[in-house]
Amino acid sequence: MSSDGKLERYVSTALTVFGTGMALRGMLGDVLPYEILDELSFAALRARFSSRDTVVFDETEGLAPNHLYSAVRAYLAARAASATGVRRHRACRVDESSSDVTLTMDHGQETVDAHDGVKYTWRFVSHDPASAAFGNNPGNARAAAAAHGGRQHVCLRSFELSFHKKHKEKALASYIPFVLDTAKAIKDQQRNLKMHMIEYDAWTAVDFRHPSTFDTLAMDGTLKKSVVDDLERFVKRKDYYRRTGRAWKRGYLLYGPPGTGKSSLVAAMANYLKFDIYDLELTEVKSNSDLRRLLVGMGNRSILVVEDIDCSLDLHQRPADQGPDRRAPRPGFTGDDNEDKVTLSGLLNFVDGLWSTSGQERIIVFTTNYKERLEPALLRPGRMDMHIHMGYCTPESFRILACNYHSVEEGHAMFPEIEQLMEEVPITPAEVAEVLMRNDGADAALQDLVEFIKAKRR
Ligand SMILES: Nc1ncnc2c1ncn2[C@@H]1O[C@H](COP(=O)(O)OP(=O)(O)OP(=O)(O)O)[C@@H](O)[C@H]1O
Ligand SMILES: [Mg+2]
Repeated sequence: MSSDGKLERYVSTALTVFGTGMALRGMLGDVLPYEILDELSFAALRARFSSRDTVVFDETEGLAPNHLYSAVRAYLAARAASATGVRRHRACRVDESSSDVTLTMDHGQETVDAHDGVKYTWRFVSHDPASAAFGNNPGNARAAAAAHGGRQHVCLRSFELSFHKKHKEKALASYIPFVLDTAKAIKDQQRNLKMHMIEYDAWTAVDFRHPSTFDTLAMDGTLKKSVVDDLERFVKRKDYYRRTGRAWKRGYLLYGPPGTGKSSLVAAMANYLKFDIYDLELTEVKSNSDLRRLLVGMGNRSILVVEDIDCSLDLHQRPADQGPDRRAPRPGFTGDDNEDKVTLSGLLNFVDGLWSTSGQERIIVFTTNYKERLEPALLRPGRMDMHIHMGYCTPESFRILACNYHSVEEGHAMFPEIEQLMEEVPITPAEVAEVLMRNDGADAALQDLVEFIKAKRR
């Protein structure tokens, strides 16, 4: 076929599209302003002859916000600092309570991203239907707002992603999912974690800034890895939980002597997953209906923690003359199977019922110093998914602490002596941490630790 023939075909197709466009324009001219029609016909023509495909992410879907749009915005904002081509930025805040300003593109700006050998162009478009309808005169825009019953007109914003049409499959199957995953990771990273506590029968939130992470946590390496793997598996299994009709929840029972890192592990879990913590102080909950209200009021992606459950079960049997105790349960919170009283197993059933309908990922953690004191129902297989023992310091966990507090990474001449002493005298990570912290240099700290353990042995 001659190139003239090709050209003729293009021209005739162009005329058909153009002709259809004109006819449409005639029909729609009564309803839509001509400025918008011009833009539409031009976009249609451009799309018809371009070798590029475009995917549009509008800010809203009907009246609801479009989450894909905010994900793209977060993704592009994160790479704004390094992105080339964008000269004009918009400043915005990721979250109302944060003072961090992030940059995103301004109207009409473009930036090019590369992924898996393909170049993608992002363009930010904002379109004000009111000012387009009445020209670009602000007075006319005000008139437009007045014409809409005085309502402030709404700006339509979108991100347009364009790429060569031969890469459409890669864009849809690989690049866009990559952008969404990255955006999720960024948002999780930027989120300020909250710790919710019960105050006047309702949750009150404070910022949660516990420094504990799985790196700083002194515990058996294999156990640590199995906890991290379990958490990873849990968060990835949304479909599995949905398919099997189970509440998307995971339960952990942490047990061990005081000062062995149970609360630190909860904090490490929250920091790792970027989940909020809800500290359920059972003694603050008066009734089943209060408990239901509190559980329903929890946000998703959160950890419900019930600390010192042995106390909740045990101390209610204290004689009254021992006086009030922070940990003593109020009347009604006992280990008995009384129908209007809440047991821990009852709490778990309750949680199953309430959470199975929400379909959101939640974790429940019980901590105790005395596993053997717990009601057997709670220890039955399947009640709590994982029982995690936090124990006294071992050579392995001691080395982690020495590294945390004094950056002793390669070992130290005093390690063998200390590790030998630890075999003889049980010492908690909290005690080791305390001694290491009160000294400035590594040598002094380790010497102090030797003295401390020897004194304890005596
Ligand atoms: N395994 C550990 N790894 C790192 N630091 C630890 C560990 N255990 C204890 N610590 C240090 O000791 C402090 C107290 O530990 P934590 O509150 O986590 O212990 P716990 O087991 O929850 O104790 P309790 O049973 O009294 O609630 C922590 O803030 C931390 O500094
Ligand atoms: Mg604790």
